[in-house]
Amino acid sequence: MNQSDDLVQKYINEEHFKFYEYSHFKDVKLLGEGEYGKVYRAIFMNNELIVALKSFRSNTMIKEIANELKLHRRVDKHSNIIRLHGVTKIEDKLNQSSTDYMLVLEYADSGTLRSYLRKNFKYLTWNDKINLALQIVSAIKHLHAENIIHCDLHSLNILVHQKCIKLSDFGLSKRQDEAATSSRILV
Ligand SMILES: Nc1ncnc2c1ncn2[C@@H]1O[C@H](COP(=O)(O)OP(=O)(O)OP(=O)(O)O)[C@@H](O)[C@H]1O
Repeated sequence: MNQSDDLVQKYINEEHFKFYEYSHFKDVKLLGEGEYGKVYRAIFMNNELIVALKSFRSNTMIKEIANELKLHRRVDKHSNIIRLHGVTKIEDKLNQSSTDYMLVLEYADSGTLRSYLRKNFKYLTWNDKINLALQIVSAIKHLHAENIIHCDLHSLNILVHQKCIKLSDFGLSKRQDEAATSSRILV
C-alpha cells in the first residue's frame, strides 16, 4: 500500500465511508470527463441502483479526494445535494503502486444544469424556473450553515435529476475558516 492509499484508507476508516468492491458494479459506461478524471454510469448489483462513479488521477489528486470526501459527506443528506454513497477502487494488478479511487455518487439522470436548460428552457414555466433557483439557494444555504463554501459554483457543477437540483463537485470547496485565512478571493 502506498502513501496515497494510506490517506484515503485513513479517511475511509475515520469518517466511516462505505467502501464498495468494484466487482459489485456492472454495465459501466463513460458519461463524461472533467479536468480531474472521468465519470461513469454504472449499476450497483446488490439492489440494481444506478450510480455515477467518479475517478481521479490518484497519486496527484489524493488531497483533493480526501477534501471532497470529508466536506461532501457533511452535507449530502440535503435533497438538493448529490448523495455520496461511498468509495470504490480499481487496483492495477500490473502496477502495485497505482490505485484508482472512485467516488460512488447518486446518479443524476438529466446531466448538468447547463445541458438541461439548453434542452428544456422553452418548455419550462416561470414557476419551474423559480423552483430550480430556490432549490439552488436551498442547497447553498445548507452548505453555508455547515460553514462550507463551494468555491466552484457554475451550471456544470449543478446536476439535474427528475427535475430536481443536485449540487455536486466539492473538490475545491473549503471550510469557511480555511477560506478566511486563504489569500484567494472568493466570489
Ligand atoms: N452524479 C452524476 N450523475 C450524472 N452525470 C454526472 C454526475 N457527475 C458528473 N456527471 C457528468 O460527467 C461530466 C463530468 O463531470 P466532472 O464532475 O468530472 O467534471 P466537470 O464538473 O465538468 O469538471 P471538473 O470536475 O473538472 O470541474 C459532467 O459534465 C456530467 O455530465
